Amino acid sequence: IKWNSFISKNKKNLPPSPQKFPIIGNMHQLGSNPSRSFQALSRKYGPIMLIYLGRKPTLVASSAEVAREIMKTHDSSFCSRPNLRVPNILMYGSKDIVFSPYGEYWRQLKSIVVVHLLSNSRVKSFQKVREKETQLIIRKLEESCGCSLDLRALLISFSNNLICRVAAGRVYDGLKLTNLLKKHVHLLTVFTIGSYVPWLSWVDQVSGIERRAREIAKEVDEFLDGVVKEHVDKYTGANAESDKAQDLIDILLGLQRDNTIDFTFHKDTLKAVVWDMFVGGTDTTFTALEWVISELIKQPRVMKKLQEELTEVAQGRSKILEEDLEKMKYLKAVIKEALRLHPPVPLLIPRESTQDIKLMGYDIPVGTQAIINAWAIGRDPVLWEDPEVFWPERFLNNFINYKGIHFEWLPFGSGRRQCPGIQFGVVAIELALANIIYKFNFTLPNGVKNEDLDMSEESGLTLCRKSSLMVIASSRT
Ligand code: HEM
Repeated sequence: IKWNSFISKNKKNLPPSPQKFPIIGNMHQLGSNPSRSFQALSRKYGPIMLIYLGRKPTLVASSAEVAREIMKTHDSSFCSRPNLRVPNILMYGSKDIVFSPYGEYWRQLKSIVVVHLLSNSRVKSFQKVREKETQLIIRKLEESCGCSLDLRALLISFSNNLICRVAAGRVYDGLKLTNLLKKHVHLLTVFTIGSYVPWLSWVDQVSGIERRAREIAKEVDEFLDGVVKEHVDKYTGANAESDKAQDLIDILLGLQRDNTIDFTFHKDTLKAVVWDMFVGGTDTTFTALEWVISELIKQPRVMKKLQEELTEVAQGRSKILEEDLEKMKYLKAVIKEALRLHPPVPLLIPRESTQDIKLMGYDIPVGTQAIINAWAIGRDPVLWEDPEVFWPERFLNNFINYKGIHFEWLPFGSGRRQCPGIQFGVVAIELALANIIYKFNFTLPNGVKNEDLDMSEESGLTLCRKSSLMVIASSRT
């Protein structure tokens, strides 16, 4: 009797769970596209579901209500990150912002990024860089007119060059850097059994994942060492530059030198933050642009309506300027609609609870990982009429904004861990998209009709198109 009453007193009320296997838990149910697999599972087990990745309890949120509970009501308990082996190796022992656990160190770093690196006024100060890089893609599209072109490659070089100029003041060997970023991001998403079943971590060593991560981390470190040295040299010696062109590394070094903040930047921290900007600002931006252009190609009605707005605002000028963007309500709606259907980071970045909590009546133990399925929430028929249809008009008459307070639309997350690069990313996407669509019409190679464009997805850290977007551009004028 004593034993039974002990058990019932300590019995936890856990959220519904699918059947799990020993050792691997529910890993076999993730499939090649986890956002879709979780959506399918949530139809059976509900919007709050507990699965096990190895031994790691993982809460999966598939409704706006559950997302609000995790990222608003219980944000302070759910704003750490899980300790994962490969990110640890790749990001200087998680000394960056994305992967560092919640605490004073992360708080200081995040506030430096929000106040000094990615504030509205700082983002505005990079207007010329954005305009220059946008005109570069326009020129390349002009040169390609009439021929088949890999638009993804162009958009990757746009987002790479943009972040290079903003973060480091100049463009570096494009292809080498693109490949390095690609390998780095790929490794961030590779599944390591040791992160979830600690006694199996030898498997990651035998499989060579950890060795590859160390090799890439070394390559990244050498690249960043060179970039930082270039910047340090600018301020020292006989040729010290007095006019300090302010890129993000200059700003960080300035903060370090002038003691303006109550935080000492170890060199690794500085490099980790700069690399966060590269990783955070590249794949997300080009993925969003590629999806939105794909949707426009597929939907001639929306494309025409957007081109009418652009033509009206431009008033015969040869390009769209940043000042024009405020007047473009339809452009903004088109981008929001594309981010609803294709959030570049579909499951956000996993969080971890730092204390036992009661969430929607369920007991959630400390150390539980939380995954928010922003992709499924954006397609929830309870929240969105005809959710699978690309219909930007739905964003013309609602108040959904980028602040992360509308839990039915979460492309940038919400709460303490929300993306600090929203303004940076959105203006770049708006300006590039406005100019591309203002100047060009697109058809598809090999006689494929625009309406038949394949929209299959490929899952990674970002959810991008399965195949590169190949187009034939023709000038509108
Ligand atoms: C379309 C563009 C972008 C999208 C869709 C996006 C999306 C996201 C998402 C979903 C998160 C996780 C939020 C959460 O856990 O609640 C995140 C975090 C983050 N993003 Fe972005 N992002 C974009 C652009 C950028 C840019 C341009 C930068 C920097 C230059 C950036 C830097 C970061 C950083 C540092 C974090 C980690 C924040 C933290 O853990 O406290 N992102 N982003």
